[in-house]
Amino acid sequence: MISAAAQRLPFFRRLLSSLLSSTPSAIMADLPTTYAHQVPIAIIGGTGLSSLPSSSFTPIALIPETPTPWGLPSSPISILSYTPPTSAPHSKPQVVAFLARHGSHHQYAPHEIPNRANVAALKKLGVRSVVGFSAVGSLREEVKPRDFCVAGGVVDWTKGVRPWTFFEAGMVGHISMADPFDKLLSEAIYSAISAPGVLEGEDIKVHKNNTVICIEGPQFSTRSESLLYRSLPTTPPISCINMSAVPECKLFREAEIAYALILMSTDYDSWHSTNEGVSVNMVMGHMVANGKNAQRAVVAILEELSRDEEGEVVRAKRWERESRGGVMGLYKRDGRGDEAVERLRWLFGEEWLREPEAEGEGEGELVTGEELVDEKVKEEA
Ligand SMILES: CSC[C@H]1O[C@H](OP(=O)(O)O)[C@H](O)[C@@H]1O
Ligand SMILES: Nc1ncnc2[nH]cnc12
Repeated sequence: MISAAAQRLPFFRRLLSSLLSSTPSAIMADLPTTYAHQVPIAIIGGTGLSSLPSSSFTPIALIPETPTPWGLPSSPISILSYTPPTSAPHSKPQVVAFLARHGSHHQYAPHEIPNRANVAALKKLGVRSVVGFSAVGSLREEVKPRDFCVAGGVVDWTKGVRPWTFFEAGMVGHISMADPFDKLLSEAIYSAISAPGVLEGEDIKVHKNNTVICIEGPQFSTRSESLLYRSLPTTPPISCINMSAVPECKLFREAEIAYALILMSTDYDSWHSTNEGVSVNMVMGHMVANGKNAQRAVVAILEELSRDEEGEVVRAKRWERESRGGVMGLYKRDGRGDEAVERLRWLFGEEWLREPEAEGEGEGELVTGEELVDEKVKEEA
């Protein structure tokens, strides 16, 4: 006797694989594999958002998984052009990069995602602002399945098994992480997706400044854990749960790129008195609806960002060279790991590693710790 749940499985498998695979390779096969210009905006698609709609986006290049010092990114990066409809005369055409977080075939579990390679590959394309999408459980009654939230804070509940920093191995850095989501970008996104008519569906709400807790996964939380997370005294209280916000948000901050995260609610996790505990089957219907709304959200966001005449929001000058100040002894030779220096040079470029003031002439060579000490002693003498 086969249970009803087992009979439904092939259907769910088919639905899942069609939802999780990116744009068919036949469509992409003839595209150029390089793109000569900088691409300031990128979208990271998660569960439910595996591609951008061909009705609004035209693929112009498909960059294969390019090696970075941290390995290969999760998926090829699609470069697409967005042409606004004639009904939006103020909007300008834009080019955007798209990366599938879990891979083109959803082959990477949350703890296997090559986050550092993803961030590095996007930075190399000139990306300055990233909007991530993530399927989340809701830990609050008022965040209903299919509601969208713009993340405002994060609690890192991962278990330390994911590589989570660019600053290590002789290039130690401690980067401020109080507010890992970029405020300007998050505000622009909220204003875009909360406008009437952008998201479809009865009684859909867009929330903002939500705190998300990121667990290790890939299992969902136990009921006891779900109740514990709800009771943690953060401000605002934790309202969403996922498995991918960390280290993605932290690495973008380290890489000096503005990052915002849209949380798409699919379930009430395992705390809610009316459910038997979250499962993939339970989230499926909501995921399909959320995926369609995510595509509408991307269009609305690009239209909103095209109003950014000065480029203040998108170009994110505010983060440029922010991480340098957090690196301990950036200019010392002693104790530096050569490989680590090379990796950071790949990520940030030559200029980033120079210290213009110390040389006075702007030559910007790396100096030894001893030289710095000598200078200090001379000054004080
Ligand atoms: C299939 S539900 C669990 C899965 O969905 C979320 O993925 P993403 O953040 O990439 O949309 C969540 O973080 C888990 O990885
Ligand atoms: N309940 C949940 N826990 C963690 N990640 C999720 N993604 C979607 N629902 C989730």
